[in-house]
Parts: sequence; C-alpha cells; structure tokens
Amino acid sequence: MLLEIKELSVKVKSSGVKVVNGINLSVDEGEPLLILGQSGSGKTMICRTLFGLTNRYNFDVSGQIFFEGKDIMSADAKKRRKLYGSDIALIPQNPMTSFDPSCKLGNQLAETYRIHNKSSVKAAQNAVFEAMHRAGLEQCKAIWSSYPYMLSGGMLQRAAVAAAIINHPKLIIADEPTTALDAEHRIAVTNLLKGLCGSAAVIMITHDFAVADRFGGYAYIMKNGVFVEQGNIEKIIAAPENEYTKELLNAALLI
Ligand SMILES: Nc1ncnc2c1ncn2[C@@H]1O[C@H](COP(=O)(O)OP(=O)(O)OP(=O)(O)O)[C@@H](O)[C@H]1O
Repeated sequence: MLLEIKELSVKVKSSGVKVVNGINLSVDEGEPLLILGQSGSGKTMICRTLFGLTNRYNFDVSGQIFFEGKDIMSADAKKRRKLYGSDIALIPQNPMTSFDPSCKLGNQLAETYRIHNKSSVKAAQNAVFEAMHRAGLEQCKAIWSSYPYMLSGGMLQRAAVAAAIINHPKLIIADEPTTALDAEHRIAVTNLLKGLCGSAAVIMITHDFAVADRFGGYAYIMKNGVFVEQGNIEKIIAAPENEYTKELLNAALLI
C-alpha cells in the first residue's frame, strides 16, 4: 500500500461544518485512482490536507494519512518538506497560476529539481529536458526560455506535469488538471497522466465523467465531504447505484 487515508475529517472552525467527513481511501503503487464529485464536495480539501495546506487557525483536521506506512500528518515539517515535490507531487488545476509569471519556465523547473537534488546547472538542465520530453513537450530549448504567458494552456499544463515528474515521484495528485483546457487538450492531458501510471500512482481529482472514463481505475464518488459510492469506474458508469452518482452521470450526458 502506497497511500492510506484513515477517517480523515476537516472541520471549518468558524462554521463547525465538516467539509471532509471521516473518509477512508487507499492506493497501491503505480495504480490510477479517481475522486469524482461536484464543485464544493470536498475534493480539493483532501488534496490540501495531504499537502499540509489546511491552516490550523481555520480548520480542525483529524484522522491519519499514511505514505509508505508512515503517518505524514504527525511527521515534522522538515520530513514533510522532503516528501513534497519529490515522492509526492501535485499537478494543480490552473497551469496559468501555478508558475511564477516573471520567471522563465526552464529556471522554474530546474529549481524544482535542485531543491531536492544537489546537482550542477548542467545536470539540472538535463533533468528538465528529460521531464519535458516525458511530459510530451517538444522544442524543449524554446520552452526553457519562455515565460508562462508565452505558452498555450495545454502546453503549460504539460509543463506543470514536467514539474511534477522531474523528481520521479511515487505519487502524483492531479487536482482537476483538465478543467482549464479545451476538449482536445483535455484528452491529451488525461492520456498523458494515464501513461504515467505504472511508474507512479496517480490520483485524478475531477468532476468530469468523460475524463474519469478515459483515465480508468478505481473511483470514489464524493458528495458533501463523504464518499457515497466507490468501485471500478467502468462499472459505476455502466450501473451507478447511488442516486447522487446517477444525477452526476445524467448531468454529464446533458452537457
Ligand atoms: N477557506 C475556507 N473556509 C471555509 N470553507 C471553505 C474554505 N475552503 C473551502 N471551503 C469549503 O469546503 C468545501 C469543500 O471545498 P473544496 O474546494 O474541497 O471543493 P471541491 O470539491 O474541490 O470543489 P471544486 O471542484 O470547485 O474545486 C466547500 O463547501 C467550500 O466552500
């Protein structure tokens, strides 16, 4: 087992609302996993908790998150910093806001590599080109010298994938990575992430059943902070059991 989440809850202190309410989830090495649900169901909050991004002044977090058998929620900040960006990587929703607009992409990717590896500038550059290549980016030298605004949304999301895979993570969490993309790039980025499974476990967070269907694997359907249905995505799409899943599927067919 690579990742195991046990009885995870996140309560908003000001309102007392549990936006994540006692969820359990596990993922094995190299496996794809889906978390599906409408906007506001709590998908991103799981992600934020995994990365230690739930501010303790605003949220009460309880439960356990084990990565390779070790509880990362009780690990000290130094150990967690070592994990994030190396063994556990995030692909954020909007590539336009995930990079520093004032810094060339090559330098940003090289920095991601050098934070976790003591390396020469040349070795970092090679690692960047290799990651760009694996993320399906061509003309790596031109992209290295580009600022984020110079790339299309699809290319920039591939650059975000390159940043995520540059340190060969064991777990990639992709938080709605296709939402900001047009249909063609949605398919390409979904295929790209699917292709990374095997070398890494990939958790795909999405509200899009077409993306989920293409990605495949075991799926958790989330509503109001709880998982209302889980199982293989093909089976869920063919014969959803929960009313909410049926509503989501019907809505997807209407779009
Ligand atoms: N800083 C915050 N303070 C209070 N409530 C919050 C805060 N951030 C998120 N929430 C609430 O937590 C719930 C879950 O939000 P979350 O962002 O996890 O949803 P989501 O399923 O990822 O939606 P989306 O697909 O739109 O990203 C929502 O009801 C949201 O209003």
